[in-house]
Amino acid sequence: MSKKTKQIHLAAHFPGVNNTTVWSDPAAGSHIEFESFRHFARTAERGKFDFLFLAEGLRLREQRGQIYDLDVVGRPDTFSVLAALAAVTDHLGLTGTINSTFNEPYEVARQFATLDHLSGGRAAWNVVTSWDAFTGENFRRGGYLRQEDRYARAKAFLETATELWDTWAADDLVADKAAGTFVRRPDVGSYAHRDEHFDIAGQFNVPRSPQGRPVIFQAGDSDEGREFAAARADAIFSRHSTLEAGQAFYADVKRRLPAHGRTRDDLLILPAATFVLGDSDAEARDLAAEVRRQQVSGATAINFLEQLWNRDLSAYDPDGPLPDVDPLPGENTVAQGRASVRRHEDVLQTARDWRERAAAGGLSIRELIIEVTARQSFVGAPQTIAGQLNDFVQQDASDGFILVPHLTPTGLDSFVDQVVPLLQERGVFRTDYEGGTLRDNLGLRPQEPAADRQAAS
Ligand SMILES: Cc1cc2nc3c(=O)[nH]c(=O)nc-3n(C[C@H](O)[C@H](O)[C@H](O)COP(=O)(O)O)c2cc1C
Repeated sequence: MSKKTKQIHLAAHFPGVNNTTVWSDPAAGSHIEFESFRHFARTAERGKFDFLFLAEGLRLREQRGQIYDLDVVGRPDTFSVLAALAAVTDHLGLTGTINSTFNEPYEVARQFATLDHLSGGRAAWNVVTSWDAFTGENFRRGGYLRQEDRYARAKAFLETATELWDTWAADDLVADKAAGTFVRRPDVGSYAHRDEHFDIAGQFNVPRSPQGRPVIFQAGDSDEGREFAAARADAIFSRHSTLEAGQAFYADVKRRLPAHGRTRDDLLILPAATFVLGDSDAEARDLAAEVRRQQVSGATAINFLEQLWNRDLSAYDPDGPLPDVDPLPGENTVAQGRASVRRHEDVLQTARDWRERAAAGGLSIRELIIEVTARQSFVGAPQTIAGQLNDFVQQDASDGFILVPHLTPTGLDSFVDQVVPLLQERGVFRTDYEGGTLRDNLGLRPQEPAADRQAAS
């Protein structure tokens, strides 16, 4: 039986989280002004994208104790931006990265239920689990969560928030003018939740929203992160954007679903991906090389090296050879506030690999970092990129992509103008929004209140 052709899901990641974003380009705009967010969101909606994605960092990143300002520094609050974008878009999903460590379930449940009401059912939550004391210093409980507890808390957090959302049934709000009753039952919203992380009780005060609860994303990469997603997320935001790595991740995560009573279609795999478009493949390759040089300045190259070497390398020439000293293993003390962690890495082996690569290619520090931190997923003429994107999805390396342009806010324009029509012609991408909510547009099953809570309501 021939395999069914999959539809591609596309999202637009507002740039600004790391050096993928070239903020110093003359064509780059503001990362603060609402007009940038509005232009970017409306371009994504014009392109019939599934959703817009906002990453979030709760503390400014530092390198050797100084604010790291080679990347974009600072950004408005996620919920405030998404709520404002709800007013200037009609179909685009609105996905916010909100931390399950440095927040409380009652607040986050209210904020997402509110966003879902304001947007008519387009809210989504990317659940992230940072734990570090560095970020924790911005909150009253600085650094209280151990790394190994990050998912236990995230699980309890999401379960508690889900309980809160489910305390209202869709028909609880009656507003019966003749009878003078506003709600169907006096105990609407009542809940009591106690576990090792949360001990709260009361009445949740936001009526059930159009989706019932936001679409849930997860962006973890560890075994625990994948299990968390397989058990309870609707989509996983991955960093595996090459064909082989994407297929391995896809197979691994989809394989985990049946154990949680879920089918392959219950969880979408959406890797972050970048693109560089040109009139020809050769022109795109030249443009891509220039973008990489803009993304990796000499200072950026030294900073990347310090994150692995765990040493101050500011005395080294980025156009010179790698340091002759070895990295310092152990907890990263140079770079603070980065979501990517080093625990997966044998830093001494990585340094050996990098030395071999630099020697073989005669690469300077900057040239090596440009190579080893390459994030350019798709480079070519529009036809080439459309073909590559489609191949990835049809060969089960992903169910679509969260695209991260390198320019704000106009970086998505050329993709929407030149690549989207080609995907539509191939019949693998929508020509118009088909559903009323984000969950519908993602092809996900509707969410009903948990059976036990439904019986109680
Ligand atoms: C593609 C991707 C995007 C992420 N974006 C963020 C983010 O915006 N903010 C954040 O605090 N963590 C972010 N993270 C970090 C993860 O959510 C998580 O905290 C970290 O990967 C640890 O999870 P793990 O141990 O399961 O890999 C991201 C991770 C991935 C893979």
